[in-house]
Amino acid sequence: MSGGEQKPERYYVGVDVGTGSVRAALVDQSGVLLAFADQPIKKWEPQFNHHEQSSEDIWAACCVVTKKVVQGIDLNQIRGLGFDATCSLVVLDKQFRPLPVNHEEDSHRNVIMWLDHRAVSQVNRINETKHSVLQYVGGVMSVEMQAPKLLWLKENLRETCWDKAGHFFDLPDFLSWKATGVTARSLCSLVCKWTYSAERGWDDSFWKMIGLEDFVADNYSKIGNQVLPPGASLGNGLTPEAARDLGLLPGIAVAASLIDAHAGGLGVIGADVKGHGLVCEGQPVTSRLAVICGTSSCHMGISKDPIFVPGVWGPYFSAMVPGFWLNEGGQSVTGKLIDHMVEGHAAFPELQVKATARCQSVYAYLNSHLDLIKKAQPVGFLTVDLHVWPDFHGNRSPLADLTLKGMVTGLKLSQDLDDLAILYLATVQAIALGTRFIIEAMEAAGHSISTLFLCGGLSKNPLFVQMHADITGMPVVLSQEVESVLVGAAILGACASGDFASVQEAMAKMSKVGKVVFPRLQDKKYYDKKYQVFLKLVEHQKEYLAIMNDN
Ligand SMILES: Nc1ncnc2c1ncn2[C@@H]1O[C@H](COP(=O)(O)OP(=O)(O)O)[C@@H](O)[C@H]1O
Ligand SMILES: O=C(CO)[C@H](O)[C@H](O)COP(=O)(O)O
Repeated sequence: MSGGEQKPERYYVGVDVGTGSVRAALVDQSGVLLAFADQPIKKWEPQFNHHEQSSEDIWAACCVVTKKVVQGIDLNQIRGLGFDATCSLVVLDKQFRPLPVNHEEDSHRNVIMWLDHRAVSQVNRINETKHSVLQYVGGVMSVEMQAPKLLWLKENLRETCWDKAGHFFDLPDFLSWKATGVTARSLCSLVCKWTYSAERGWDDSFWKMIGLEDFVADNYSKIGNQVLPPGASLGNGLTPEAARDLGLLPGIAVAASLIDAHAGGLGVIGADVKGHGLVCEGQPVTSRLAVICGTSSCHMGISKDPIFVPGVWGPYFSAMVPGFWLNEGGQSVTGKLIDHMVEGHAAFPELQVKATARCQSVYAYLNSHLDLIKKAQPVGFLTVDLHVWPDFHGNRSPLADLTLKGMVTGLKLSQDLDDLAILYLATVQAIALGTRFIIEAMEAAGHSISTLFLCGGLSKNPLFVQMHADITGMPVVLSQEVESVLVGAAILGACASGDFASVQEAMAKMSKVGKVVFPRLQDKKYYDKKYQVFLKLVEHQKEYLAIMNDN
């Protein structure tokens, strides 16, 4: 720097809308988080399998957290803003006002959440078409994608919602529209959840075949006919109105968004791994699997050429890392399942009291309780006769079967804290066994994976991380910044600002390896047996169903 002049630091704001809360971070050019804030968001479950949110409530939470993280900062130093969010469906009318997605006609609830399973009949009919677009979602469309939900709205809320609708947004695209007034969609959302192809665009025949020819007739204006790669700069940047809402300066660059899991992938997958003793150091980036573990877990693997993995979403071109194909495996409830098992147990009130007395989270308390009750053997061996099949909300991958249910075998009459701790352990193990099942399906189809990169709320749980290492037999890399999804969102803002020439360059500079957890290979035999039982559980579940359905 000439004359000892210091170039002012450049900052980016990342905003991550998860299922349960909105988070924001102020991030510098090397990917360090300087400020973090979070805020819960509202959720409604008006009936079983219907999950709704409010886009106004979500935007208000984005404003609260963004204002918090930029407090005390010279706003001129903030160069770019990036959003990521869950892949929920936002419905607005022609004047961009919220429309109800429910029979109660509550227009405040205008978001059908990603985990909503109301459109089962619609998705079954879509899958019966065997249309060629289905090849790009693992062969079977998920009820969690947008086409079945749109069809549900047309068939169930024709007058109150469908006929009045002007705009259907994936939540990440709603946020970038709200910030800039630009209705262009991100390639990520459209490719991953709406059947758009990066190479061929929309397929008219698909929409006509499933009964949503309306979109073809108006040239896809309601679902997006301008598509931009994630990280591309939108319009003239932040509008004056949005700048006021967010506490930022108008005109700063705003990026085309990403779905949350994909932002997590960007935040971790490109890190320089030199010096950590990892086998992936000498391997291409395609040997890395990013696993984003929050309410759900998403398994993001990339490849140079398209790989078709039955039951695993994709291959999607350029939907996460530009120029690479993406396969996305997933478990629809993981964090939510652990919470469900723990909070539903008779010993939960006692756990809460004891954890609070020690100023610990219930999970930290359970982890230390497991250490206390283990005998001479490792903690993981406490589940020798307790096994869980984790599909309490259907199986996303690799079976792509939404009818599957959860299973627990090995229950006893006791309901004390020991019993709760072991059930919690068995649930965590079941989720890790599910990851192994997904990895095996991806490898059988052509992926070659050697290292896991974990992020999301569950990666803060050391037991969850160690179980993923032990059960998959692979090292698990955690990022220096525990909030790696926010680093991914900030990478988008950094790209939109023009400070980096490419997403790859920003990834390499902004994502950093923190801790590495290696598998305890001496325990492999035990986990191989647990995996054998795990596979039997689903086999047996199918047999039970066949028996019960046999007339
Ligand atoms: N410190 C922690 N220890 C254990 N589990 C945690 C911790 N923090 C968050 N979690 C779990 O992570 C899950 C939520 O992850 P998060 O990434 O915040 O979800 P989302 O992005 O879906 O809102 C919850 O199930 C929660 O219990
Ligand atoms: O489908 C997904 C990504 O493609 C995610 O499961 C969904 O976006 C929810 O994410 P999270 O569990 O982090 O809230």
